[in-house]
Amino acid sequence: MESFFKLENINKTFGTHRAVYDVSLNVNKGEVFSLLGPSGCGKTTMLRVAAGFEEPESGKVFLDGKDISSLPPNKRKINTVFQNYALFPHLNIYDNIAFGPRIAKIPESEIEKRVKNMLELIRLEEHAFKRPDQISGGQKQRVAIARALINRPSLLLLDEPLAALDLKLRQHMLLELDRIHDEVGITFIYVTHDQTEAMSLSDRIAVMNKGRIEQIGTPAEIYESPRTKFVAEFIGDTNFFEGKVVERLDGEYCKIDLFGFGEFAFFNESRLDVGANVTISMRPEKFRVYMERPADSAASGMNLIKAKVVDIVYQGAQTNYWVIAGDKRICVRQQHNRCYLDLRQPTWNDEVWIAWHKDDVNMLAGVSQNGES
Ligand SMILES: Nc1ncnc2c1ncn2[C@@H]1O[C@H](COP(=O)(O)OP(=O)(O)OP(=O)(O)O)[C@@H](O)[C@H]1O
Repeated sequence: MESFFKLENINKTFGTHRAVYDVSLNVNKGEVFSLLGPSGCGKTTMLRVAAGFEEPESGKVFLDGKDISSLPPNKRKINTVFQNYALFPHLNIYDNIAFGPRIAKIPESEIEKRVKNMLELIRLEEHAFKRPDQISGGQKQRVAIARALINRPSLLLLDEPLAALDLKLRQHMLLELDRIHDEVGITFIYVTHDQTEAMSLSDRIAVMNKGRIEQIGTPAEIYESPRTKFVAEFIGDTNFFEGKVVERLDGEYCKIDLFGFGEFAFFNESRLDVGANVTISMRPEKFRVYMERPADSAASGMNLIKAKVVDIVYQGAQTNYWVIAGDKRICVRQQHNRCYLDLRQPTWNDEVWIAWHKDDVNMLAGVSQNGES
């Protein structure tokens, strides 16, 4: 499928600082595509290149099959929603939303229809004649979105649109954004440093680090199969283990000497060769804590190691147990629900067994035979 929006080999330097290194990406029509990464990784620069506010040293921008690299922002059919809303304080909500079409000299009767549609879409019909300082942060952000959408862009860029809102409002606005996207069906590129936002909203995510894209995938692919240590750590929590493949087993399994713990069977889709060094990423919730050694663990595909509880952090819906196994500190997460009635809750200094299923691991790519990434 030909992609709807495409960045091709974009490079951008500010002074001596290289902000974006040869980045290419393809966004499909109608998709919510997120650029996710820590502060300073180049997300906003990419968005500004897409919108035409920033000129890259090299690289091209395509929209709907056309090379738009040399078009100014107002000729690109792309609109941007910023974190700080950028509403006109002296205009009421109606006039804020009507601003773009009025500049474009669209007849007032048509503008009225479009503004009404927008007010309905953002569910602020009753607030049309209030000024921005008379509505809440979440409502202001909805106005900013309506103000961008009324211009009927082919692509909407959203730069940390929820960053100024508190947690509850952010959660609510995520649902609103999802609904608005479903209703208007246009393509969104969403910039955020917040993994939860990106995971909840996106069809696909590009994880950025230091001006480069480390991985592009669906939220589940990024979470379950991170390809690098950076991605594994940036998206959620994880534990890393080092080891070496000592035997190829039947199917897609191999036996790995997990340094400090002994040999275990692991799922190994990429069929690494014997002798290959590996880094394994294991999410805390993939483990389960047992007070007694569980019977038949091997038969049910479980691997077990003995550990001692050294720290317990209660977080409401779940508890994080920090355990020491060998000389390694491992985070193990247990959800709270009554299905685990058989289990006595571990406490400090308890000797426990931690178990994981041999399929519940992720081997990180980019680790060579001699262990160098
Ligand atoms: N106009 C500029 N002049 C000089 N350096 C800049 C300029 N714009 C961005 N940079 C630098 O380029 C790098 C990437 O910045 P960018 O704003 O794209 O990152 P970001 O991932 O969006 O970060 P944040 O989430 O903090 O906005 C940063 O190191 C930043 O300091």
